[in-house]
Amino acid sequence: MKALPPSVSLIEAARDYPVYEIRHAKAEARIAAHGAHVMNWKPASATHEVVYLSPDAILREGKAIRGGIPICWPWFNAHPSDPKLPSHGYARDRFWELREANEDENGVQLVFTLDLPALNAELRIACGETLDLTLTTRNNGPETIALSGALHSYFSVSNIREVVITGLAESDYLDTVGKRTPRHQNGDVRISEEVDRIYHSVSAVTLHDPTWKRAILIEKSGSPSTVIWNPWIEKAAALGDLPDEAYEDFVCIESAIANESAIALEPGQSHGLSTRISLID
Ligand SMILES: O=P(O)(O)OC[C@H]1O[C@@H](O)[C@H](O)[C@@H](O)[C@@H]1O
Repeated sequence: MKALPPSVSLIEAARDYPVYEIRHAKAEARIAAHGAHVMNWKPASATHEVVYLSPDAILREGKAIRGGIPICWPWFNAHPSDPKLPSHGYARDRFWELREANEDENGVQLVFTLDLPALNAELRIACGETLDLTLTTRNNGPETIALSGALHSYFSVSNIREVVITGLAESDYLDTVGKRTPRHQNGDVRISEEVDRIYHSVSAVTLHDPTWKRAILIEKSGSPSTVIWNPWIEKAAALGDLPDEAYEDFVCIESAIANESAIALEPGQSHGLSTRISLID
């Protein structure tokens, strides 16, 4: 790869842990090579962080970063048939390769890749006033592969009890807290308990935060499922890389392909999973 553009510098956020730091007129961001993981992104117009990063996140090979935008690939959550395989796939626990880095007046564009024996992932990140992520999976093997995964975005909020998520009203969802139960969403989503839901929805959603006087629009494509997750009190306390009270500070809104909606990717075929995150008035 040719030299990094002027707005991008390579830092060691921890020992042997390279992170690309972006300081551009349109946005600031940090992206770890480990997981091709967006750790922070703050467009110039934002007064608060948009993406939430746990202050206790662990930066170490083989350990997923808590917060930011983990890439769950090539499956979502528990592997459908082998519980010994890592939750959310291999992508967030490995170093990806940076293939391209460019900038223009709108921001910075980075391309990362990761190869498995029969599958290739390419993540394109365009970071400016909006943040665009496109994950393209190509099946290079001889077998059809059931592809699931997610762009598992953590969003910073003033307080979880204050926010409203619009765009999912009247959708059906699978409630995965306790016994997995199909349910229907009446009205908009508000969070006052542990939430772990797979919405069957291709729609954009908006995260309204009246205290911070802002709304975040989350658009997507190639994604039949939207996952909403907040661990709430007990599960947050059980997570070693998240402060106990931090469940109040974020909500995950994930552009996903849940295992139940896995895509049958035939040999030679590709699939694109994208999200666009922007602040709206
Ligand atoms: O702790 P992890 O592996 O990062 O997963 C966090 C959460 O990720 C969400 O996407 C899942 O729906 C939850 O079930 C899971 O607990």
